[in-house]
Amino acid sequence: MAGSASSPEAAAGPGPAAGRGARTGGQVLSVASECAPLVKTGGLADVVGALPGAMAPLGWHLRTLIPAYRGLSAQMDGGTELWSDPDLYGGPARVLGGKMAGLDMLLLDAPHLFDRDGSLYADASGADWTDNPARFAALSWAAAEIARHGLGDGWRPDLLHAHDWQAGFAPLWVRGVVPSVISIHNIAFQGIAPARQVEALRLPPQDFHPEGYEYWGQISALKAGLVAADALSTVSPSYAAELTTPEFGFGLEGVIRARREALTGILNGVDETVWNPATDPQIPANFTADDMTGKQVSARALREEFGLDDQGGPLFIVVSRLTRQKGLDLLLEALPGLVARGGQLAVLGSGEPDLQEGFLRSAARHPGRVGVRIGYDEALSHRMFAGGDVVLVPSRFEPCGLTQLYGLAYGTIPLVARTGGLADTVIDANDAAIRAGVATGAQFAPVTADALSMALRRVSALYHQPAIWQRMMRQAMAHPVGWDASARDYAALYEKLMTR
Ligand SMILES: Nc1ncnc2c1ncn2[C@@H]1O[C@H](COP(=O)(O)OP(=O)(O)O[C@H]2O[C@H](CO)[C@@H](O)[C@H](O)[C@H]2O)[C@@H](O)[C@H]1O
Repeated sequence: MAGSASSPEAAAGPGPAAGRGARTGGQVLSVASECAPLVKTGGLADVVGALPGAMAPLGWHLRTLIPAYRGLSAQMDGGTELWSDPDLYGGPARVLGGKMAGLDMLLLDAPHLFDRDGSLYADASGADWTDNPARFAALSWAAAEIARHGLGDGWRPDLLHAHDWQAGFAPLWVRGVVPSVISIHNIAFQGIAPARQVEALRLPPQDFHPEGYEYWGQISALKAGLVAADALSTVSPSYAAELTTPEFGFGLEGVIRARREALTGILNGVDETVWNPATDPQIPANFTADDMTGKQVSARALREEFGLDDQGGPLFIVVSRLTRQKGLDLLLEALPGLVARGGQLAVLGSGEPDLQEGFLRSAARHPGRVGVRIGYDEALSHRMFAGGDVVLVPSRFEPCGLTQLYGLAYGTIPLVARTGGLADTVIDANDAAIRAGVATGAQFAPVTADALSMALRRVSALYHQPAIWQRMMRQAMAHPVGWDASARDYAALYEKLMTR
């Protein structure tokens, strides 16, 4: 197999895997539509951006292929052209390789597909680009070509790691070339295209059937990946199990059930060089579990920034896309009770117009109690995690979730729906957990406004018992949220794929 240039001294790590005499480490082509800190609309970007750094110490070298959206290639210092195609879905394209933000990036420069105003997936009016299937088929096609023929610098991946529907066709096109894994970050988006595009998307017509990439008479990019990849992964063990059910599978539960032997759930980690209250340069004052003075300073600053009075109740925060997935309509219902008990709420997010308006209306109705910022603001999100008492994540489904992990790291107690990765990362403060001294947050179920209201009341009561609350904060901050364990799990998965 080509290209195993990654540092052998970093390989393996201790443990039985090394004893098998198997090779450890290799070259991976990671393919996605976003990658933090370069382009991000959500948690997918965080994970794609963090994986290379997490996997490098285990001997896996990842190169990350994303589209060169408008302005992106200009940010690459001295990029080298490593691949080109005179006609990639209707225009010339090339792949530029170079370092960006410390990452080994490959940018798919195809101006006819990606050099546009608007967002990654939609035009300025918010409507999805009508050629999204072709745009991301092109991304997957370029990935497959790289796997097949290598890049101009002689590099060829040993395996391909596709993320979400935008990379869904890649596993189909690399079958028999290199092993592949597809990770599901959000199954609600599936990359559906009309059947008449089979040829235009360069799909093998013989695979247009229910056991292939056909989905109720249409083309599904995600299904293509789920059917063709050698392994499937998603971002928590609980969500992996949930995906096999109609409630969570979004119509693909049968496909996933059929492949459950190939599916694993591996929790996301957070980048602890960015999310660490002891060193975070973006917060008013640093703090540690042993000296929380900086958290109090940050809380005062946050109340001031959002115009909130200190009512003696906890300061709740939300940092989220404002969508139904995130259950924020339930929070709007439960809000009057929260405020009546002396709580305050600071919200940062953007998304569905009715939710945006709902939060703006409640801010107007509860001055000094509810503050809202509509928009996307990474620096403000850090200040919120530093200053908040409780982070709310009432999601209807949540593959993993990252904000509850930031909350743990910053001693901002997560109150979460008992679903997916939220259930796997937060230890509910029930009596047993409090007595055992292991509670790190609160969970609620079922995911309804009533259950959320009860959980809000329970958390407020705990907040007013300082001995318990402080202990929970310490436990939260001691909870490991980094990548170590998950990187080992991905390494084991990659290893298994290589030795198939
Ligand atoms: N207005 C705003 N300003 C600043 N920052 C904002 C913001 N709105 C959101 N963010 C940030 O965006 C990220 C969101 O990540 P999540 O994992 O919570 O959800 P998302 O649904 O996008 O990801 C999907 O993919 C990820 C990755 O696998 C899974 O964890 C998750 O469950 C799944 O739904 C976080 O880093 C958050 O801080």
